[in-house]
Amino acid sequence: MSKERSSRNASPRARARSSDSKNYATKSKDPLRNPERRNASGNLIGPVGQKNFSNAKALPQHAIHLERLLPEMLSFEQPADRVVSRYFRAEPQLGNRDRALIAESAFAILRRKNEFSQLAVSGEGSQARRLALLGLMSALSEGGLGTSNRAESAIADLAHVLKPGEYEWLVHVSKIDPETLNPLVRNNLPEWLWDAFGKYPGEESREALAKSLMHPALLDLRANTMKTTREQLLLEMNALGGRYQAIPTPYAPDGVRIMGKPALQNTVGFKAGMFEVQDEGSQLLAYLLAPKRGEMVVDFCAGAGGKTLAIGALMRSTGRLYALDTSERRLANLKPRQARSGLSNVHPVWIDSENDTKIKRLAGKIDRVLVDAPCSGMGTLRRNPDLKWRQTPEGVLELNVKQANILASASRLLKPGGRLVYATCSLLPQENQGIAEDFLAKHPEFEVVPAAEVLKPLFPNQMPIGCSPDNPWWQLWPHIHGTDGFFGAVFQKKIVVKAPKEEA
Ligand SMILES: C[S@@+](CC[C@H](N)C(=O)[O-])C[C@H]1O[C@@H](n2cnc3c(N)ncnc32)[C@H](O)[C@@H]1O
Repeated sequence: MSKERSSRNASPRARARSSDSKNYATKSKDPLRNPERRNASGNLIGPVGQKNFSNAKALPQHAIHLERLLPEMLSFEQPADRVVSRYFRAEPQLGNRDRALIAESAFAILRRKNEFSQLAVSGEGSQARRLALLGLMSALSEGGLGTSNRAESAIADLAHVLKPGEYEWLVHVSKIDPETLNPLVRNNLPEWLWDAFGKYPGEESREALAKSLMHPALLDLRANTMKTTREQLLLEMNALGGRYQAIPTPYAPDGVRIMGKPALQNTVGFKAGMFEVQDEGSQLLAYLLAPKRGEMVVDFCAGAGGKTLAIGALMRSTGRLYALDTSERRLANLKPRQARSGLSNVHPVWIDSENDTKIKRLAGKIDRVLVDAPCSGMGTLRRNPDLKWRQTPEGVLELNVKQANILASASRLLKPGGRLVYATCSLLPQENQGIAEDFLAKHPEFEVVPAAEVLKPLFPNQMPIGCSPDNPWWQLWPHIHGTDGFFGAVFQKKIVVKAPKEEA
């Protein structure tokens, strides 16, 4: 991806830290500042988890914080999660619940920017105020504006913070049928992306895809099988309390889906490395690589190691797993995760580019290479909605050059018979099958392996999820599979048997 992303699975809220507090009573004159809400020692404690807002009480301050946050966030000069984190660092008095509601409202505004901008043409007060109220209403009703009575109950929750006329305005806009809006507005996509989705997956399904991208992603965990089992993790997560429910993910064998959004980073299980937060699609990608015990494996674009740790667990901490990346910051984020995971086979290596000499030393020695390539991230818009407003067709073209170069370099690592997996979290064919087909055309020493063949052991009685009899690729869709959008292509280096020399 073009933007710096520490992990596809990290929530913006998960980076913020603060003391927790139930009340927002303040002695300060500034309604936004109340230093007494820090804990007794003055430290900021505990990460912020995603919250279930069904019992949340919006406060006047939430809208004021949003109004302050929006101009920088909507300038799109920086990734939204960075803007939000920086804002929270400057407002240390904010508690966990406040941060969660503000962040979720801000992200709701990004997810539905076209629609909210149009609705905010009516109403009183500044545009930022109107957007802030729409964001709060959306977060409190968990995404459901326009039709559901959840919007009504969200407005009721907001009523006590509204100024004269705002209540009536919110009731009015909540009753507007989205179907009466222009498709670009109701689907909240920039024109270039709406057109791209019209070509692929096609006009019939692009609206369903766009709608799925307007809701927050579900919270999935991967049980770290080095330390626990999915069944055990399910028991522990279900013991968290009645507001949350844990169920097995439908496709990934080690996945646990949490209904409701508890703060998890302070739990004993998380600290002990029992699980990682990881989208189900991301978990499945490790199975597409299908590493075996004792093998030499390279995760070429390892980042903060989301896939690396899943791959390491499949290898049962045997063999060698090199985690390469050009970003020192991301590799540094892998270190504590690796320590928690209990894996001893992971070797993080910083590289200056895909042509680093360190890579040349591994040439021809590796059994499996994953290239989780930098991409536009259009499959992750549920988590990173700012990307749809920050990415451009020109940016995608630049990424294509990078993707092809990285894949070509990574392919040199493989021994004959070795497997190379090219993957992205994009939904755009030019970053996916386009790159894969181009690679095959230029590298006759590789042949494609159908994804369905690789994933068959996981899905013995059906066509594996994301596979098709019509092509060899792997493609997950948010509107079909409920995961982030992913693409995967599997290549195998041919084994060339040299003909014996004929005797003269
Ligand atoms: C999609 S992210 C990887 C996410 C990671 N695999 C995970 O599961 O969290 C792409 C990564 O490619 C890295 N990258 C960019 N250019 C690279 C290059 N030339 N060689 C290797 N890695 C590169 C980026 O720093 C980024 O971490």
